[in-house]
Amino acid sequence: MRTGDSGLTGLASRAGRWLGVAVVLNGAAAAMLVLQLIVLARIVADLAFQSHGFGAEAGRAGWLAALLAGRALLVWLADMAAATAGMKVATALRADVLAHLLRVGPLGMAGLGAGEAVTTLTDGIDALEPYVAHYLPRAAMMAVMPLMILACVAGLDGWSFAILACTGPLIPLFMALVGYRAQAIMDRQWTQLLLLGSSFLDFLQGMTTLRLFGHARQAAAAVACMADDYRRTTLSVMRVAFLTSAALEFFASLSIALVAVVFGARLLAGHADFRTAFLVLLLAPEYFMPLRAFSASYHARQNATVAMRRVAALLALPEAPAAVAPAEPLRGAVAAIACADLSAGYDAGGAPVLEHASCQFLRDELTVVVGESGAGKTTLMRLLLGLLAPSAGRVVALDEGGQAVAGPWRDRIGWVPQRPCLPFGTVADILRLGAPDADLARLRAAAAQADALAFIEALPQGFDTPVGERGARLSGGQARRLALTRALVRDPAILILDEPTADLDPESEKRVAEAIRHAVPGRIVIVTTHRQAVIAQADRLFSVAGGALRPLSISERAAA
Ligand SMILES: Nc1ncnc2c1ncn2[C@@H]1O[C@H](COP(=O)(O)OP(=O)(O)OP(=O)(O)O)[C@@H](O)[C@H]1O
Repeated sequence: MRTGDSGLTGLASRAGRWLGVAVVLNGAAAAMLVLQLIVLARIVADLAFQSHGFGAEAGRAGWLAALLAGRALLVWLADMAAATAGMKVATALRADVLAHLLRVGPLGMAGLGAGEAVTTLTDGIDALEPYVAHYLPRAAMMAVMPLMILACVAGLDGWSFAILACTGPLIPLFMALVGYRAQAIMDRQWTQLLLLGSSFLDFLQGMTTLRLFGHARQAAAAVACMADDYRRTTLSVMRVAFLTSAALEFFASLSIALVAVVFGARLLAGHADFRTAFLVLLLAPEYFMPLRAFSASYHARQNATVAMRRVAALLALPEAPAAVAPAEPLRGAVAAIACADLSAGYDAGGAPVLEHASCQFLRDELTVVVGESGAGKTTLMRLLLGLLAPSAGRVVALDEGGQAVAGPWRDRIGWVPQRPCLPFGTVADILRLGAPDADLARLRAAAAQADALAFIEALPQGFDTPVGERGARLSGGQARRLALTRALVRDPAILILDEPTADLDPESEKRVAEAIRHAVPGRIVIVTTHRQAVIAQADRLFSVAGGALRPLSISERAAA
């Protein structure tokens, strides 16, 4: 997806069929309007100047009513089609961006502000709907209807044609000039909205800390100040919108008045007939009508341009390497994972976090990786998970015979991060995140293995108990055991846990460590930790220090 207007052009082609239907229906409605005005002018002229009675005009009045009803129906259908096009484009784009962000992964999204992705996915994509549903059909009508009316007027009166043909193009020209200025204000408005969204989210998340440090008032004042800036910019946007409308109305009224004055003078001099004059005066306001409608939705295009830039920025985030999954199915069971001469870091050209690391993680073993804070343990886990691409070397899954396993072996990984995210929902919902089809028996078996069954059953509604975001109703140890259960429900061949006992009291730590031990048979289990309770369970130990990965003997265990 490209940025700016090209991105918007892409949107128009996405809207496709429904937008086409809307434009065709609007075109038909415009043709009906012209016919309607011709019939009306004829009726009025005949009643006024041909001394026809109302009865004589009944047939034409019937036509007029039919045209009115037909046009109303066409306009309604066109609006429905345009709204459907807008909805479909927004839904499809939202799904595309979400799918892309899933492929980008948490590491690629780390540089985004807290609320940026959320604001773009909600308000940003919402801003594209009016662009497709209103702006595009009206832009099409702006090309069709004035030309249709101009052709009609050209056949009726040369002077009126000249006036309309000269004044009409002034309006889009003026609007483009005003729009150029409005774009800068809208860019500022969007940046302020992002800042406001992110700051408000940060404020809510850090409320406890801010209160404890006595900074809650200052933080609230800062958010209020940002909200006020946003309000001011919104008012500037509206000012520009009103200015555009006022200019449009001025030019349109001037042009219609000119047509009326020129016709009036010729009528008085007897150089024009009433029916033609009346019809041209009926047609003249309709000539400007699409411009008015277009102007009313012009800000939709500017909103959409700004929003599309944000969407394009999200779509431009590079995908995590594992996201490009091998096409073929997994063949063979994974018996080991080998890291061969692995180097990796975060900044291109910067010092690598890991250099020439080689090791093997074996099935039926609990391998523990230790190292000081910042040494690179999480980085090693990210390489195993495929969230980070190595700058050199590779990670391969091996079968019993030591041959590389083809296919998407990373699908068989169960992952418990340092700070497990437990989204809103019941305990069962959270556990089924990676295995939507898992029945209650499977959930119970996994919970028993992770030593979580007793506390889950003690909750007021057991597996159906709702727990808040990040497990608000759970203790730290319970949340971690729940995260371990969630990983086990998938019955992973490889289980990776990053600091699974951090912040836990000795009793909870012991229980989680034992639960991990129970999960080892039949699996490759890899754990990073600083804690002795887990180190004591290890079959194999590695230490990360100074970018190097080296095995530790069991006698070095106590010092680890
Ligand atoms: N997303 C990132 N972008 C840039 N640098 C990073 C990123 N994540 C980690 N680092 C850097 O890489 C180095 C290793 O970090 P890593 O998280 O792997 O250490 P760790 O051993 O897991 O530490 P801890 O025990 O504190 O979790 C650190 O210097 C850290 O600043």
